Amino acid sequence: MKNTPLTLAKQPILFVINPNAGTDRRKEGFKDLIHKYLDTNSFDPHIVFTERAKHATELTKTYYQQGIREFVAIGGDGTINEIGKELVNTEANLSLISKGSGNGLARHLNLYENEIEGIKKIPARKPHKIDVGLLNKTIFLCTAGVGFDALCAHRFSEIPGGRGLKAYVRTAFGSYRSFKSIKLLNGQEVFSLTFGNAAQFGNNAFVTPLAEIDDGLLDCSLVKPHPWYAVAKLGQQLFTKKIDQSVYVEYQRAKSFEFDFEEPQLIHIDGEALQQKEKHIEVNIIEKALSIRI
Ligand SMILES: Nc1ncnc2c1ncn2[C@@H]1O[C@H](COP(=O)(O)OP(=O)(O)OP(=O)(O)O)[C@@H](O)[C@H]1O
Repeated sequence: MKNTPLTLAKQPILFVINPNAGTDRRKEGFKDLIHKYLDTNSFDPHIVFTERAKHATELTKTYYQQGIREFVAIGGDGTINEIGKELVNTEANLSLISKGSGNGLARHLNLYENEIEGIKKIPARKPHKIDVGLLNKTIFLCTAGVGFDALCAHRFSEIPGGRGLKAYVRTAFGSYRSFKSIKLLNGQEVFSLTFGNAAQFGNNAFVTPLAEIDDGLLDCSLVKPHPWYAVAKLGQQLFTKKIDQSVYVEYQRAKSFEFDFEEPQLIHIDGEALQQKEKHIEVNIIEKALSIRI
């Protein structure tokens, strides 16, 4: 009997590219890179560009309904969030190619690398389930928070065409001068309150340095109001994974947190600002909920 060669169907894979992420706006070139460096014997690539905020979520939903189970985010934490939240508790896998300003999740997972390497390595990387966080029921994958960080996220989003590390640094310095601490209902003043599923905001700023992404816990870093002369040391501790040791920081690890503020707060979810209507902040975890190729 004659052996017929076995032909395995190629797996469809969707690349979602955010042209607005990071500083490199010339992302049209990704089409050529994907066709050149992806293992097209195994994968059949489909490539889409986002046209506006939240579009990545719509695209992910549509293509998931059409049967796609492999997704690639090309952008930063905001883009990954928009795609990832649609894939929570599904059988789909997400791969990351870093093209954002901070790239916190990719850095945490050691996936922060050159885009060609990222495309080539997709088939070799194994799906791994990570936890996801919820702040007032909104999903975050990396960090979410209230106070100074949320103000920075808000101001950052308003800079016309200006993303990237330099824009972050300028925004943080500019916001520090005008920022007034926020108040909990019990009277405690807070400079910033960050919940970390991952250890960093991005750019190796380790705001929740003890966070592990698959341990069933979220980390909470509460920075208290501090004198101006403490800023340099806090900054140094932020970038050397020691902020939990600061005298101005209360650090906790748990499955859930609740805080009541005097006023409804501006929050950030993976670096994107969002105004809350409630004064209550509730943070929860969904364990091992999203499959990322690592
Ligand atoms: N075509 C588009 N035009 C304008 N904004 C877009 C477009 N597509 C997506 N967006 C928005 O761009 C924002 C920024 O994306 P993203 O967070 O990925 O990049 P970044 O902020 O530069 O990186 P990081 O979050 O890692 O610092 C997201 O809020 C997303 O909703």
